[in-house]
Formats: sequence, structure tokens, C-alpha cells
Amino acid sequence: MRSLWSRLMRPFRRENRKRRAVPADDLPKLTERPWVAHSAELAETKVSTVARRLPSLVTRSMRLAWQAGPRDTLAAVVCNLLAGVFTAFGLLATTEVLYALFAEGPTPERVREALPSLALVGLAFTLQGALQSAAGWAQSRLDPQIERAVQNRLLDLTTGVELAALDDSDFLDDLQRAETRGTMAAPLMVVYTIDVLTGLVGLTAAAGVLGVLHPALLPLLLLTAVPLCWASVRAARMGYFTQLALAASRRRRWILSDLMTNRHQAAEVRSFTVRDLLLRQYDELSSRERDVELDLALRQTLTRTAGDALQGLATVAVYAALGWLLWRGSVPLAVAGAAVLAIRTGKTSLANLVYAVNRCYENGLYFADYLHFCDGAERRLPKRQGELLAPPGRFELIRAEGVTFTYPGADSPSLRGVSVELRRGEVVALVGENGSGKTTLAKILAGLYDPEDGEVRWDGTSLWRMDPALLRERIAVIAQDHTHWPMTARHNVIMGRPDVPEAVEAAIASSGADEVIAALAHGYDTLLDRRFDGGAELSGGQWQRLAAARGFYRDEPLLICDEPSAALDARAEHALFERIRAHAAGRTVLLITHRLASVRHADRVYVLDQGKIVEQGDHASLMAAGGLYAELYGLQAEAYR
Ligand SMILES: Nc1ncnc2c1ncn2[C@@H]1O[C@H](COP(=O)(O)OP(=O)(O)OP(=O)(O)O)[C@@H](O)[C@H]1O
Repeated sequence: MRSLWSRLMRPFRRENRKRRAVPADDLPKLTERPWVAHSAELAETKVSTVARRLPSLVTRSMRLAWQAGPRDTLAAVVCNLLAGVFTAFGLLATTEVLYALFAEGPTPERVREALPSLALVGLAFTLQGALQSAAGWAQSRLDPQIERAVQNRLLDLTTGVELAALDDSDFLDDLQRAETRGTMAAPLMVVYTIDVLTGLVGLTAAAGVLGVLHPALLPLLLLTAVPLCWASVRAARMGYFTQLALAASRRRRWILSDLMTNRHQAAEVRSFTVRDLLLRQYDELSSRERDVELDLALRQTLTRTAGDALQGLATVAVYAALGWLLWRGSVPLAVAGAAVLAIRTGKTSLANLVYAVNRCYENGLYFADYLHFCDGAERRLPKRQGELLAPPGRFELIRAEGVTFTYPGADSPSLRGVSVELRRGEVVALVGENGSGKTTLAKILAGLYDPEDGEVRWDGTSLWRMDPALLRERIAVIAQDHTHWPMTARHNVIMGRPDVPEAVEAAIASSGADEVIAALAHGYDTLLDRRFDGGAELSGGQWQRLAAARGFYRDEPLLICDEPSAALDARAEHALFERIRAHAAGRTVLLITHRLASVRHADRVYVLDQGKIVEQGDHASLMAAGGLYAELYGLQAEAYR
């Protein structure tokens, strides 16, 4: 007995809860949210706190439902309420039937007396059934509409937030919580809110009937709800805290799973024989999660069992009170019969109501996560000042002054007081060792990151005052870590812009991708993804040529080339740099490269070291200065000699 008790109580012990929250030894520490330690979040999910927040959560969910499908929302609410009204009506009519049947007089007479009420009972329950079906239909039509609305909002915000938000692990955790349970909770909130209304109408009907029959029965009926409420809320909180505690672990597991199933990593997974390591790490996380889930299932079952047992006792007390009233002659038999019916209906409505309130509470916790994410993401939409201006179609000068930038969560800035100038018609190069800040600076010049200090101006107008979407329209990028878009070759070049065949061909020819297209089975219309039937795959250099074609096709006043030739062969690289130089006529090119021979012809070179500009000038003056540039150039030249 003692050992059974000890086993049952094991999951409740503090030291065991803590042990499960400790990550596996060979994994970097996760920012876990052990549910025993987070007093702020614990406070947020207190019954009283959630009860206070529930009305606003319910209002926001109903507003969402109204926006997603006003007709279906109205139909669901009205049909459910009317169904509740007819339940009450049927109950009252049943009471009348019982009064007639238990009255004095001959049986045929009493049955005849009961017939009109019986007809009303039939009518009420038929209408109630029909209305409930209609409500169910409206609710099932509403579900996908709400789901679509919340998903769209989540994706709209996630793709709209400033880029830095996606480097912030707290934001990513919030996103994961919103994306997994949060979006699912939104339609459920609406369903259970409507169920709460229905339950309330049913309970009011039963309570009204009971109150009329005998005032002592009503508080007793309500008493039966207390254990049920307690158990449901407690179980819901346990579930929520477990989800909270597992959020970081789940994200880690998802990343591991992606590494193991993504074909881009498949070769390295095999050649580095990391399969066992990845499988073991994945299994450690999932077995830890399984333990936590099993622990939760046990604790929830114990809580619900305790609630059910207490509710059983309360029900016995209600019937005992009724029997006592009958025995003392305080209520006649007809009233007792009607009371039994009202108690049964009341209990069903109460159980439905408690269930619906509890599910509202439970889903409210997750829906609050979704709203928390949306509110947080809205605050992280690019902030701009005053009326937004369109950037100039062509500019004369882009100037960055004293730019400092630190990535979210980083200990030190990646850029410190950097100032650069880019003039129309120039090729400006950024060089420096790995991690010196070149890509970060390029992203700031393109308005992708906002500097924490300093400013970027296009023809004297600060980027703070420009419409970010229009600004990005003026910039073409040939990115270092370009995406292999799962689209046709043509769409990989035009990327959502109007398809102008001659311009596509020109961009393809400029980047040397024409040879790539010629070798494809369906030319421009070949789908570049092996995961689809008939899809083709390209080599690293072939993808890079296509990425370059994408940059040229946009033909915008600023072209940013970040390591555009890292995967190209010597001939393709030479041709690409020739093309980039030609492209600069009337436009501006910002070139980031480690191939220093390619920057010899740049109008100006900025040399970065640990986030600072340490040298600037053209090739000749930098070589003459004999600094970092000359050293790096010398090392590369030496290798060729
Ligand atoms: N998303 C990020 N989150 C946090 N830190 C980052 C992020 N991206 C870059 N960093 C850090 O910022 C610094 C500058 O990185 P950046 O990519 O700008 O260097 P780079 O000069 O372009 O390097 P490379 O020549 O290797 O491409 C590095 O120390 C890097 O660790």
C-alpha cells in the first residue's frame, strides 16, 4: 500500500519535476520554462486572473469569429440560444404533464388533461433538436473560416516583423507556442463560448423550475458543480504548464527532426556519421517529453477522479435532501417527480456549462499565447516616423553615419560607429575577415535591420521616414545564403515581378545561367525541386548563377552582391564580375567578397575589422598604406604565385 502510494505521488514531488526539466548532458542548455519555477506565468494562469481575463479573451475570439464569418457566427449564436430556450420550455411543459398525471381523479381523465402539455413537450424537443443541428452546421462552417483568419494573421505578422525579431529566441518561442496550440485554440474558443451561452440558458431554465418547486433545491444543485469546476480547472492548468515547459524542447526536437529528414543535410548526416548522435539527441528529448506527458496524464486522471468522486457525493446529498423533503411532506409527489427531472436537466446543463467554461479557460490560455504573439509581433513591425515617404527612383548618395548594431541576445555589437558612402555609378566593396560585420552592414544599408545608433540616409532622407516595402523594391540582392526556391527556373528569376521574356533572357545571359537553362528538360519551365515529380536539381554554382540572374532581373538603383561568386568556376566568376562592373553604370553596386582580385577595380573599398571600419580608399591607396587590406591581398596573391 505504502509503495503504491509512493508511486502515485512520485510525479508530484518537487525533486522529480526538477529532474525532468534538466536537459541531456551533451546538449547545450535550453532556456527551459520549468513550471515550478515561473512564478510570473503561474500567477498569470491563476483561476482568478484567467477569470478576469476570460471576458476579454471571449470578446476577442468572438470579434475574430465575426470578422471571419458574420453570418455563420450569428446563426450559431442565435440557434444555440433558441435551442436552450426550447429546452427550458420543454422542461416546463414536462412539469405540467407530471402535475396533470399526479392530480386527483380517474386515470383516463388525468391522461386527457396531460395531452396538450405532452404535445407541447414533443414540439419543444423537436424544435430544440432542429435548432441544435442548425447550430452545429453553422459552427462547423465557422471553424475553417476562423482557422484561415488566424493562420493568415500569424503568417502576415511573421513575414512583416523586423528581421531582428527572427534572431530573437524569445520571439521564436512565442511564435512556436502561437503556431502550434494558439492557432488551434482560436476556433475552439468560439465553439466553447457559444456552448457556455447554451449551458447558461439550460441551467437558468432548470434553476428557475427548481426555485419555483422548492427554494432549498437550487443551492444544492449548484453545490454539485463545485468539485467538477475545481477538477477541470486544475487539470487544465497542469496541461498548460506542461506545454509551456516543453516549448523549448519541442522546438529543439523539431530542428533535429528537420536536420534528419531534409535532403539538403542528408549527405552530411551520412558523411559525418552524425546519424547516431542526432537520433540519440532526438530520442533523449522525446523520451523526456514522453515522461513529462505520462506524468501529466497520471496527475490529470487523479485530479479528475477526485472531482468525479466529490461530485457523486454532492449528487447523493441533493437526492437525499429531496427524499427528506418528500418524507416530511414538505413537497407533494408530483413536485418531487418534476424536481427529479429538473435536477437531471440542470445537472446535464451544469456539466455542459462547466465543461464549456473549463474548455474556454483551457483554450483561453493558448489563445492568450496567440494574442500575446500577435500583440508582440505588432510592436515589432518596422517602426517608421511620421508620414512615410517613397524612396527616390534613382538616388545620388546613400550615406550611413555612426551606425552601431547589436543582434538580439548578443553580448557585443556586430557594428560599432560605422560610416560609409555609396554614390550613384560606383562599385563600393566591403572586405574583411569572417565575422567582421560586412553582411550585417549590407543589411542595414538595405533597411533590413534598424541600427540602434546612427542613421542611414538615401539622398538625405533617413530610412526611418521611408516606406520599408517601397525601399526594398529599389534594391536588388545577390545573396550569400540565397534560397533554392521550389519554383520553375523562370519564377526563380522573376520572383513575383511581371514576366518580361526578353529581360529574363538578358538577366540569364548576364549571369551565365543560360547554359544551365539550356540543359534543363523543360528549359525555363523546369521545376527546380526534386521533391516534386519531374523536378530537377542544380549544382551549387548553377544555383548561384540563377541567384545572380535574379539580382540582375530586378534592375534597381542599388545592387547588393554578397559573396556572389563563392561557388562559381573561374570563367563564370570572371564573367560575373565583368557584368557587375557594367551593371554599375547609372546604378550602384555594393560588393562583398573575399576574392580581393575582384575588388581591384572598385571605386572605393571599406575594410572592416571586428565591426569597425579600419581602412578605406581605392585598391592602390590601400596597398600603399600597407595595412590589413594589403596583408590580406598579399596572402591571396602569394597563393597564386
Ligand atoms: N543572426 C545573427 N544573430 C546573432 N549574431 C549574428 C547574426 N548574424 C551574424 N551575427 C554575428 O555578427 C557578426 C558579424 O557577422 P556578419 O555576418 O555581418 O559577418 P561577415 O563579415 O559578413 O562574415 P563572413 O565573411 O563570414 O560572411 C559575427 O560575429 C556574427 O557572429
